[in-house]
Amino acid sequence: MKKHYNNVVIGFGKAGKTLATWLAARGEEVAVIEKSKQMYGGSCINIACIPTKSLIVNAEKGTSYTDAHDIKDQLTGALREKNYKKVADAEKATVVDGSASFISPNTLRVVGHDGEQTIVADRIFINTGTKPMVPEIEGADGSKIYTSTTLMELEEKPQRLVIVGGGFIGLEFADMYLKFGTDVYLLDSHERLLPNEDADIREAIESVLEEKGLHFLPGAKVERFREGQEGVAVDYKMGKQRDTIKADAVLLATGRTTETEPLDLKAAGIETDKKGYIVVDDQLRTSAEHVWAIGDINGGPQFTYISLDDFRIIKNQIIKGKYNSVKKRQPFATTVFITPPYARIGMNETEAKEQGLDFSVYMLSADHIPKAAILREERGILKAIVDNESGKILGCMLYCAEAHEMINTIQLAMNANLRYEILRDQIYTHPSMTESFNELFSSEALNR
Ligand SMILES: Cc1cc2nc3c(=O)[nH]c(=O)nc-3n(C[C@H](O)[C@H](O)[C@H](O)COP(=O)(O)OP(=O)(O)OC[C@H]3O[C@@H](n4cnc5c(N)ncnc54)[C@H](O)[C@@H]3O)c2cc1C
Ligand SMILES: NC(=O)c1ccc[n+]([C@@H]2O[C@H](COP(=O)([O-])OP(=O)(O)OC[C@H]3O[C@@H](n4cnc5c(N)ncnc54)[C@H](O)[C@@H]3O)[C@@H](O)[C@H]2O)c1
Repeated sequence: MKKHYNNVVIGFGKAGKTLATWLAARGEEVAVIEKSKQMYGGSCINIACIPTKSLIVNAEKGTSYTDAHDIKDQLTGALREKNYKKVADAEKATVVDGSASFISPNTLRVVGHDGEQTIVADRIFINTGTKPMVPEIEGADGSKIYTSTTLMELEEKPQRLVIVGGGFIGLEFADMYLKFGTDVYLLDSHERLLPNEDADIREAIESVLEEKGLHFLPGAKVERFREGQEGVAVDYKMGKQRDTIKADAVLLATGRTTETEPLDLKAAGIETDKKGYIVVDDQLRTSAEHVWAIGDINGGPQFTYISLDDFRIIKNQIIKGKYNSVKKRQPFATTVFITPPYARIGMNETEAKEQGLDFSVYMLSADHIPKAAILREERGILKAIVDNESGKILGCMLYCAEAHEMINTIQLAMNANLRYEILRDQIYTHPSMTESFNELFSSEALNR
């Protein structure tokens, strides 16, 4: 028997679950198909943002490795239930357990523990996320080689951890495990940590991490993993030198990739790009009519708040609102949750120079900020790039305590097209990290 819904969301991601509850509240029938009961609510709450930040915070508080993992499991368990109920309890919404694949552009096969069913929908939203990319390195399938998902399930703290990849995940896990007291080695094929950052920012972050005990091996090419009873040996090459690190565990943090084969997209005529991401237009429409791809799977920036913003774009198409295209998306910030956190929005000094812009650089050392002294976190620097003619902020890099909160104020000013003097002259609460904008934007303009 075929079941019909007005809307089907494949995958319980941020965009999809928000869309489903919104559609249901409007009185439209909607089904959310999720292949794993452990993933109700999607990656963010189960295996990504929330559990990692919980572990980071608890590691910082000095909570033991085991207790921190218990706290993380309780938190994700509660959120999973809450997320499930939010959809399942909505009158017009249904959660369908099973893995979905296309039979035609508007027909899906769903295979679950209870058997197979066919679902027909007027609109389909694919929100299936990504999975860890496992590089083709000999021994990468070994039992001591982990991804961000599986490492968070490891019950015993590794004494020595090798991390391959120094991007968002590599850096956050490196900092987290250093806090737990693990000896951490970070290997990246790039010659530099954070290659897209200005040298002063990069060096500041690198030196704090090295002070904490991180062994950073830039330009290291991992050649093989060899597992034995004692642990795992990581053979790598740096320049012409070959060497080996022995560790208890290895984390692969070399990026994310797609898993679209099970969806059988060809059956619906849905195109993918060379990397497997679903090709969408600026309205997130796929090559099949009435099928959209939202969240990480459409090849856009991989952040929960971007997945949420994909929901806004779909919602506006449905209500015929203005914010209906990714072309209308304004600049947004990112944060690497290390300690202190590193938050950034817009262009940095290197990029402004490359573009030949007439700009000034404003800089402040975090140890000038009274709140930083109170927090006993005086490491870091703040840096803003301002257009000399318009006074608009072109970009901002905050490497200091509370940077992940402060950057949202900068983002608001940038997106509201405010001149930098507005931030310079605001009355801020005291003592706060944000009040440092009085000083940052008054710092002598450096025309470089
Ligand atoms: C370790 C880690 C930390 C991160 N930290 C942050 C952070 O701090 N801040 C931030 O903004 N972003 C962070 N991210 C990125 C963020 O998690 C993702 O961008 C976000 O979760 C994207 O979600 P989504 O909407 O694309 O779908 P997801 O939340 O990934 O959901 C996809 C769902 O689809 C299901 N599914 C897949 N295929 C099928 C199928 N065929 N049938 C049925 N169901 C299917 C999956 O089981 C899954 O539940 C982090 C990522 C990782 C890996
Ligand atoms: N705080 C956050 O917002 C947050 C946190 C975690 C993840 N994320 C999202 O998840 C995405 C994935 O994170 P990620 O850290 O896996 O990817 P990434 O793209 O940020 O970093 C991957 C790193 O691995 C390195 N690398 C790739 N192949 C390698 C190899 N064979 N040997 C050595 N190094 C190698 C790359 O040079 C790069 O530095 C991020 O891009 C981000 O969008 C966000």
